Amino acid sequence: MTPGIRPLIAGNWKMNGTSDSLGELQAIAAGFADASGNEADGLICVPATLLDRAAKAMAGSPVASGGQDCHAKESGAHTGDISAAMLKDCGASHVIVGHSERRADHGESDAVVAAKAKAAWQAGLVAVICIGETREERVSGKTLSVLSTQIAGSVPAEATAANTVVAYEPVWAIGTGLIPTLPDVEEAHAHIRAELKRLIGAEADGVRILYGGSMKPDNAGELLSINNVDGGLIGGASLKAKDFLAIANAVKGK
Ligand SMILES: O=C[C@H](O)COP(=O)(O)O
Repeated sequence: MTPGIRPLIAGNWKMNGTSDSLGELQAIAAGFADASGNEADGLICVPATLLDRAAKAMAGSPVASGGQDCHAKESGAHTGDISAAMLKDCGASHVIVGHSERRADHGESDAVVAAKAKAAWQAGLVAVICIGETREERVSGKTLSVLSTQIAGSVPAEATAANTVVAYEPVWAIGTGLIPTLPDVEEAHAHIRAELKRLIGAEADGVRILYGGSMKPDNAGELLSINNVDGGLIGGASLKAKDFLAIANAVKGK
């Protein structure tokens, strides 16, 4: 973690969850303050179909609701897409942009991700901008240069600590049970902080940099102990309140 930065424990439900899942959200909302010892903020990014009900289910708790993507435009002829203002209207405070699954499945470039981040800000949302290397890039020693390129292209220069969260998610660690070595996580997060400083100056000192990729209750403690790891973006282990709260518990005393 980074001294002076309040951690964010964020869940990404991806394409999971129906009305049957609202009980898990209520349990997360009810248990988060105790689990985290009031030492962290919480966020669950649900499918758009659940957002309105999620926001209501977690209202008044330390756990905010977010979307998983938004269109770069405010409105118009974009069948099936959802604008940042629509997410805001349903109770979102955050939106993930540039998740590797969006980059891979929908061909989203860094420029598209940057445009989506700006659209999020325009609507009054915090943009959670995702970056991370593939396995091939890791193996060939390109991780840091890939991160530099993604930051330069995906993080607009108007980013602030208040309007932006950066999530480092090695693509090869997502949903695989694999994580980088702890020194590799530390190196990546320090590099991201340095690149953000080059881009936005001292403002970068307050930006939350999350780690994502197979974060679980049994590895959250060691990951969250690393300098510049200011929380997590958790996929599979955010679907059950028990697991998500166990991860939130790992921030205590860090
Ligand atoms: O957005 C979340 C990440 O893709 C991590 O997913 P995971 O925790 O299931 O590996």
